[in-house]
Amino acid sequence: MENVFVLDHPLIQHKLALIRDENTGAKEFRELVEEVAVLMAYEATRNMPLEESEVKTPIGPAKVRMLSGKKLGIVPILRAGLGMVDGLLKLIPTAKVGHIGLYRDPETLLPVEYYCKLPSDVSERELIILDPMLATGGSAAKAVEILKEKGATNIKLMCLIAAPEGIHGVHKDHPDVQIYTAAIDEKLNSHGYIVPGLGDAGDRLFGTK
Ligand SMILES: O=P(O)(O)OC[C@H]1O[C@H](OP(=O)(O)OP(=O)(O)O)[C@H](O)[C@@H]1O
Ligand SMILES: O=c1cc[nH]c(=O)[nH]1
Ligand SMILES: [Mg+2]
Repeated sequence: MENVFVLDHPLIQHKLALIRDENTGAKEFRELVEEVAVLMAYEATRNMPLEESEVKTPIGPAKVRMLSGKKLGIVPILRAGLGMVDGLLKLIPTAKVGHIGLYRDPETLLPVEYYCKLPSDVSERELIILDPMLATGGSAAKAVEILKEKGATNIKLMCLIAAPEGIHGVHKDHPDVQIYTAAIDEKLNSHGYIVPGLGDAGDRLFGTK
């Protein structure tokens, strides 16, 4: 599948298994989601551009390669995307963070926007949208649309679990968006939940069941 990257590193897969387990409580769930986000960020930033530079070690000058100052932005979709933010910031502490508040209407399954605060230079940044669950794809596609309306052109999406419907839902209008996921599950159930998935990510993160 074009522009879809399944991150099958053993540590990611092991932690995802624990995240899925219904016996994993909120504290452990939060810790694991953050840990997986760190590992996924490591993989998803593989192609970041480097430039030649020089530093002085205690012994003498060394030619080194450093990130070429590309500006990054991370954009969690509230609420569940918040669980991945600190993981990304561990690896990319200078990234700016924008927030997009969306909830999915339980009847129509359509996203409803309730908040948006983005860095003022969002159009110049390489952006990574964060949301653990890509179900119908409505929320992610809406977030992409909001960012593109602000002029963003370089957008990635990082999730933990994607349904085939969600990948299609994003790529139908936004084939340029690279999707990084730890798993592609089987399908959606009649309530729009990913099967087997992990349940409701926001509720499991914040204990709001
Ligand atoms: O791909 P979709 O069909 O749009 O579904 C996925 C969305 O649903 C969940 O959010 P939810 O509406 O439960 O809000 P929450 O994060 O506040 O719990 C999830 O975190 C995604 O944002
Ligand atoms: O399976 C799903 C689908 C949407 N949102 C979730 O949190 N889980
Ligand atoms: Mg939820």
